[in-house]
Amino acid sequence: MRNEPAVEVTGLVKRYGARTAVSGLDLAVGRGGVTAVLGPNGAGKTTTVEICEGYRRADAGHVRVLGLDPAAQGAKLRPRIGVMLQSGGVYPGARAVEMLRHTATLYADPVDPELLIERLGLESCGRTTYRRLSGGQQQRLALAMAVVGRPELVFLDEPTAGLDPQARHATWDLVRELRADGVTVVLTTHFMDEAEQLADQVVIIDGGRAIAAGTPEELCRGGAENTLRFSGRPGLDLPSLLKALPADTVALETSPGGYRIEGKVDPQLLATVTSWCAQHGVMPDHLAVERRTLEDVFLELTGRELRV
Ligand SMILES: Nc1ncnc2c1ncn2[C@@H]1O[C@H](COP(=O)(O)OP(=O)(O)OP(=O)(O)O)[C@@H](O)[C@H]1O
Repeated sequence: MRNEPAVEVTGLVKRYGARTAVSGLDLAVGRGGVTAVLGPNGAGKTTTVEICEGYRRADAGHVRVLGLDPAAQGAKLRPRIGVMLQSGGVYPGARAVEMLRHTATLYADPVDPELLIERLGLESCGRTTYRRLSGGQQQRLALAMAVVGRPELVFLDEPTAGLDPQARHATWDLVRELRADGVTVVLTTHFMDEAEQLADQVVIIDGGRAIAAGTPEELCRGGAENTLRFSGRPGLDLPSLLKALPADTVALETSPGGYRIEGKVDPQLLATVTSWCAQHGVMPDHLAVERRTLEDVFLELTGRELRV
C-alpha cells in the first residue's frame, strides 16, 4: 500500500550482549520528504537504521518499512529500498564504476548510471577497484549504488562524513532531487547544518530512545529562548530597560555600545525594546533577532558530555 508510512517503529529494543543499544525507540517517517536522525556517538542510530534495512534483528518491538517486516519480508522489501551503509557495503575488489553499471542492469527502471557518475564526480574512477578509491570516492560510489535502482525509500547513514565541500554539496543536491522526485529519504548525520539544509523532519536519539522529533523550525522554536542584539551609544541604563521587560529577561552590554537581550523574544519584547530606545533617544542600530540553531537545541537536549 503506497499510503502506508515509510517507516513505523514502536518499542524497538536491541541488545548486544549486556549492552542495550536501543531501548524502546519509537520512530515514524511519513511518505516523501527527508528525515534526519541525529544523536551523539553510540546513541543507537546505525543500529536502528540497520534493523529497518533488514541487516539486523530486533530483540523486541514492532518495525514496518513500506508496510513490510524487514526481518521476515526482506526479499520483498530490498528491491524497493536503497541503502548506503557507513561501511560502504561494496565488494572491495570490484571495479567501482563497472559495479555501478552492473547494479543498474538489475533494476527494471534504473537511473542512468552515467548520469550518477557525472553528477557525483566519479568519472576519473574508471576501472579502479573499490578498495583503491579515496574515502570520499568510496562514499560517493556507495551513494550512487543506493539510488541507482530508483528506490521508494533511501537510507543514508552519514552520507557526507569525510567528504570535501564540493562532494558534500553534490550529495545535498542529489538528496534534494530525490526528495523532489517523491523519494523518502532517511539519513543519519552529525552535521547540524546538513539537517537544517535538507530535513523536513528531525528525530533526535539519545541513549537508544527518540527524545525529540519535529520540523527543524519546531525544534528551534521550542522554548522560545532567543536573543535580540542591537548597538547604540555605550553605557545605556540597562536596569531601566529591564524594568520594562518580563522578569526572566537578561540584558547585557557585551562590548561598548553592543547589547544583547536574552529571553522570550516575541513581537511584544521587540516593541518594548524599540519603544524604550525611542523614549531614551537611542537609535538601535543592527537590530537583529537570533534564533536558536539546531545545534543549540541538540546540545540542550543531549548535553555537552562526550559519550564513551
Ligand atoms: N555489532 C555490535 N556489537 C556490540 N556492540 C555494538 C555493535 N554495534 C553497535 N554496538 C554498540 O551499540 C551502541 C549503539 O551503536 P550505534 O552504532 O547504533 O550508534 P550510533 O548512534 O550510530 O553511533 P555513531 O554516531 O557513533 O555512529 C553503541 O554503544 C555501540 O558500541
